[in-house]
Amino acid sequence: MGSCFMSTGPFSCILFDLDGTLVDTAPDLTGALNHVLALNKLAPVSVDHVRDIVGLGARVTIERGFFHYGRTLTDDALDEALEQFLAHYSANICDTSVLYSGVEESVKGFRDAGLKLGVCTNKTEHLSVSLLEQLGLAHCFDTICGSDTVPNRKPHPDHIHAALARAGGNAAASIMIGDSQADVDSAKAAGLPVIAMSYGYTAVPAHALGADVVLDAFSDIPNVLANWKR
Ligand SMILES: O=C(O)COP(=O)(O)O
Ligand SMILES: [Mg+2]
Repeated sequence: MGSCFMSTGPFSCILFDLDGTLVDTAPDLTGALNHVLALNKLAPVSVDHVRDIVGLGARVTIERGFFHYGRTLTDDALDEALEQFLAHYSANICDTSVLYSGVEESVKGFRDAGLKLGVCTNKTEHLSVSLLEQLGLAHCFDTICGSDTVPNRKPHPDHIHAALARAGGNAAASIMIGDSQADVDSAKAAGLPVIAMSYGYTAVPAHALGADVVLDAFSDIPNVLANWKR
């Protein structure tokens, strides 16, 4: 039964990106990437650099991390680096990662209001579930749809369609909230409006992503949804 305390305008389902939108994962991702770089005798990269190269999944992040040093890995070397990365990351996934300010209250409020909620992330499904469980928020989502949950990940619209289907949402009454070009492009291609969070991970300014709305604070989302004009 939905509560009457929160209006969410025309929306009955919200999809959220994970890294850089719900959770500040960049420091733990940086730890895992620097572990792999060190195994390859390369110097660590900064968290700020990692914030620019996250968004298309761990494999692309690693590829970009090596590219920073002018190194291009063969497919086999990249497979091995990905294994090293995932071993380190899965053991340290919630060392410093935290929910962004306002996320817990807002997501629980949406849940209490009876909305369908889904996570649509380019992090793999089991890591996404593990992270959100450790942060105490996994139970709030009807689905946690990772990069390996579907054949075509973001920026492909299939990822959005799959997350909607799994959440029990319908495209005409749904919205995507993310932080990267992949989020904006996949949502638009799937016909969903999209909000970009300006604090997230993107190499270009959030205003240049082409989102319908750009917000600085997660706690602003409920008001923006309640007053949404189509
Ligand atoms: O793992 C990544 O590269 C990005 O994950 P996200 O889709 O949750 O931002
Ligand atoms: Mg993201």
